[in-house]
Amino acid sequence: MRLEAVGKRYGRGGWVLRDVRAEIAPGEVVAFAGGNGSGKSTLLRILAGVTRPSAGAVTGRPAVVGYVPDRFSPVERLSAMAYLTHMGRIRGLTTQTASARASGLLERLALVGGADSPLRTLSKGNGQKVALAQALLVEPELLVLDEPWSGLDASAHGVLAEIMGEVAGRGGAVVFTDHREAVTRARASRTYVVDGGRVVLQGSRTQPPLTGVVLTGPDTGPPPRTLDWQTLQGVRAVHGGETRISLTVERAHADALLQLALRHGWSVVDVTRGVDE
Ligand SMILES: Nc1ncnc2c1ncn2[C@@H]1O[C@H](COP(=O)(O)OP(=O)(O)OP(=O)(O)O)[C@@H](O)[C@H]1O
Repeated sequence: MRLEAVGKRYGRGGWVLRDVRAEIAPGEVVAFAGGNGSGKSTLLRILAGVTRPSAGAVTGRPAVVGYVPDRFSPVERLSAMAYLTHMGRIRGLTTQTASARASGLLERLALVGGADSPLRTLSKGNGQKVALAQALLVEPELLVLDEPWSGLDASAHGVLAEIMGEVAGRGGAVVFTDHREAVTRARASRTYVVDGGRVVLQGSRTQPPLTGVVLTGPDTGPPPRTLDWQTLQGVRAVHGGETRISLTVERAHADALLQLALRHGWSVVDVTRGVDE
């Protein structure tokens, strides 16, 4: 997929985006970083096909696009399940497949006690989970996520990272925005910086060496303290729960992670150098 000299202005206002050139390949995770008001959301809406560019062209957009906007605040009386089943039907699924897919996704994202409550009563984070489930009802060939980490709790952070990896692993493209450089650097294979309407490629990274770490709680004594693993530097994947956890971490950050884990009462079960993501 390619953006060719894309520009955007709203009505007669100034140009929000100018001469944007970018490329997104299948199986790639691409980040757009930038400050508030820099034009990231506008750009993602153009990528998703929700907004038309005022100049230039978008070519090669895949047919199945999943889009999670930066805000999802429906005033719906529908429950999360009813909404997702309805959206699944619009996307061509049978009622049965749509509701099975919706309940699997809500369970995986751990929507707490809300599957049957009206959407308008959901918290921001739970609303975000419904928005994400909606984008995944049909396996997307392009997944567009606007500030996807905001509002999600720590365990959902891990699930979201897994989902992004799965979509890319199947050959889909994933595009997301975040204003934190550490997040874009850790998660994306290519980062563009959006600034003053211009979009500049910051850099592609080749895959750094990775280490697998398995941790457990101690046999005796107090349980280990919970850490927000996903946000620690260099952490690529997190599996497991409160007493046993396995992590994939960039080798350069493995020692620091192990020291932190030990300080928080975790025991090291296994360290494997040279694992795949
Ligand atoms: N529908 C609209 N009509 C008019 N102006 C708009 C509209 N949507 C966005 N803008 C303007 O376009 C500019 C870029 O906004 P955008 O939401 O794309 O930025 P952003 O980088 O996503 O910001 P944030 O990080 O705060 O979400 C802003 O000046 C904003 O006011």
